[in-house]
Amino acid sequence: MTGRQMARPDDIDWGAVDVTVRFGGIAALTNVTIDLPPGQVTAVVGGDGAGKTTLLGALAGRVPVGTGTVTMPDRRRVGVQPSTSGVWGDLSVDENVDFVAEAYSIPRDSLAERRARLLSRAGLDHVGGRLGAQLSGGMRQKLGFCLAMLPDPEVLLLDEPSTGVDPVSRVQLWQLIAEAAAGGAAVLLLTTYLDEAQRAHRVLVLDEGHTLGFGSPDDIVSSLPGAITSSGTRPDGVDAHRCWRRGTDFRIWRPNEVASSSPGDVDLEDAVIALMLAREEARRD
Ligand SMILES: Nc1ncnc2c1ncn2[C@@H]1O[C@H](COP(=O)(O)OP(=O)(O)OP(=O)(O)O)[C@@H](O)[C@H]1O
Repeated sequence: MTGRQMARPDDIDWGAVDVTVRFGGIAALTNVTIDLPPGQVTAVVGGDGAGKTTLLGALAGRVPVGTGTVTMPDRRRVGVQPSTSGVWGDLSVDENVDFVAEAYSIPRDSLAERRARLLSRAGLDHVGGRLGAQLSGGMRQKLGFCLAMLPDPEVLLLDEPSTGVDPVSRVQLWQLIAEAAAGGAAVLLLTTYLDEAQRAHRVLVLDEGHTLGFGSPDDIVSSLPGAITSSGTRPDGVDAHRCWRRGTDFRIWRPNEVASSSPGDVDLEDAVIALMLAREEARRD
C-alpha cells in the first residue's frame, strides 16, 4: 500500500488510518495513514515538530487520537523504546531487565532465555551488574532496545534509537532492528538520519503533521511529479539552497567538498528535500 491509495482499517495488519491529533490549536497530525506489516521496518522521517513522536505516541496508546483509527495488538505485545532510551539510570542492567519483565508479566522460565539471547546479541551480557547511568550512550540505547524486545513484541516502536550513538553501535543497532523484523516483528523507527531511513523497507515522510510521501525509498524518489537530477556544481544564481525547482523539475546540488556525494544518483535524502521544498512553495503560493 502506498500513501496515495485510500486505506481502510481492515486493509492493514497494524497501524493508523486517517489519524488526526490536535493539541489545543496545534494540528500535530492531519489525516495520517501508516500500515506496519509484520517482518518489515517502516521509518518515519521529518524535521523538528513534524509529528513523528506524536504518531508513535498515538500508536502506543499514549496520545489520544482525535479522529481516525489505530489498530494495534494487545499492549503486552507492543515494545516501545522512547527517545530517552527507556533505561533507568539507577538500576543495573539486570535490574532494568527484571523491572520490565515484571511490568509485562513475563514468566521466569522464558525470561532467562530471552535475557541471555537479547543481552548477548547486543553485546551486553558481560555488564549485567553495571548501573544504567554508567553505560555509554550506545550501550544505553542497545539496552533500551533489548527492553523493548523483552515482551517478544508483535509491533516494535523505536523513537530515534540511534541518535547520538557512535557509528559502530549504530551498525550493531541496525543489525538488531533487522533481526527483529526478520523474526516477524512489525518495526516502526523514527529517525532524522535519511541514510538510515534509506535502509528501511518503507518510509513515511511527515511535515507539520502532513504526509509528504509514503512507500519504499524508490517509491518516494519516483513520487516527485517532475524529473529530479543532481549535479556536483552550483549553478549561477543559486545561493545557499541545496535544491531548487523549475516547474515540476527539481535539481539537487551536491557540493563537491562532500566526499561521499555521487552526482547523478538521486537518493532518498534528495527526494525528501525536494518534497519539503515543494510543500514550502505550495504554502507560500
Ligand atoms: N503535549 C503537547 N502539547 C502541545 N503541543 C504538543 C505536544 N506534543 C507535541 N506537540 C506539538 O505537536 C507538533 C508535533 O510534535 P512532535 O513532537 O510529534 O514532532 P517530532 O516530529 O517528533 O519533532 P522532534 O523531532 O523535534 O521531536 C509540534 O508542533 C509540537 O510542538
